[in-house]
Amino acid sequence: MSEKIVTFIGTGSMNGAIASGLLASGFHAQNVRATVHSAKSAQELPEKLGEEAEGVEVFSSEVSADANQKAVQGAAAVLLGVKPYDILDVLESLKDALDEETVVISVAAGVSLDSLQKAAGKKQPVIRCMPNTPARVGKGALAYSAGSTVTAEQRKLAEEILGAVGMVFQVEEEQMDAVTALSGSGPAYAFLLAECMKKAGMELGIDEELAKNLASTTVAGAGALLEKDPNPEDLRKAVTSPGGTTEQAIKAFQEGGIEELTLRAMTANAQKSAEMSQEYNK
Ligand SMILES: NC(=O)C1=CN([C@@H]2O[C@H](COP(=O)(O)OP(=O)(O)OC[C@H]3O[C@@H](n4cnc5c(N)ncnc54)[C@H](O)[C@@H]3O)[C@@H](O)[C@H]2O)C=CC1
Ligand SMILES: O=C(O)[C@@H]1CCC=N1
Repeated sequence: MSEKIVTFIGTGSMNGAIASGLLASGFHAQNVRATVHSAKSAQELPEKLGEEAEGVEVFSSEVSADANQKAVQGAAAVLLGVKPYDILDVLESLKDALDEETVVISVAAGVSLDSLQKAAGKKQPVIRCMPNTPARVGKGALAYSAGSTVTAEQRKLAEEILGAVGMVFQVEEEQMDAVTALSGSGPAYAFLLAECMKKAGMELGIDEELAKNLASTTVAGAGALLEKDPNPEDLRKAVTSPGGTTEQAIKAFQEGGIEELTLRAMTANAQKSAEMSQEYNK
């Protein structure tokens, strides 16, 4: 895999996280190309991708109208990371520049395999993926569905690229809205919890810097434990001494409706993903 060229089209928050994770995993920068829109973003990108990014070829679509077409030439895999409302136009504009063997991986929420396939041409191998930003540190959760023209070898390549930045799960496409609500957006929920814990700590008299560090270290530490033992209920129980302090907080969370609230939040997310499918798909 390391000799193959991987191109990132639209290297912002999500594709940038995958590119950084891939480079940090040892993938050679010389085999990575990345495009962004503005000249300014292009200038800033290498630093954002981290110290392993030296040698990555960066293109700006503002500077050169055919930047994306140039960047995909000869690539084994192309990861599309522009916004959902742009992705089909961008993909259509790449149609003539892509090799027929090039695996196209979209990370856009709410854009179906069918639409991607139509935009890319009916023979192009196309994959729909829902990653998440912990890919930046090799701890992503990446779910994907493959189009009907993807060969076993192309699927293997896609799994190698995605697997370099986290855990890869193959799913039925009909599960993608729910997957988006769970793992795609999920890091934001954990960060929101850390934000709320920080604010509450300050209300209880802890100064801001210490509250920020305690909240962040606690959520990160809990994540590290979950990585070793993916059973959140058991881990929660191990903190909760009968008659102790945690019990009081958990009771307040449960009485406040945390389960129903989480379901409501994730249902709204999945509905938005389904609405985007109606809105953007051609
Ligand atoms: N941010 C996240 O946590 C996740 C995002 N996604 C998906 O990733 C995609 C991108 O989202 P973000 O990274 O958050 O957005 P972003 O705004 O950070 O990144 C978009 C990038 O595309 C570039 N761009 C725009 N038009 C371009 C063009 N014509 N040619 C080349 N580059 C172009 C921009 O310069 C920017 O770098 C979306 O489709 C979203 O649904 C999926 C999972 C998680
Ligand atoms: O908020 C969004 O639409 C994207 C998709 C999943 C995470 N971020």
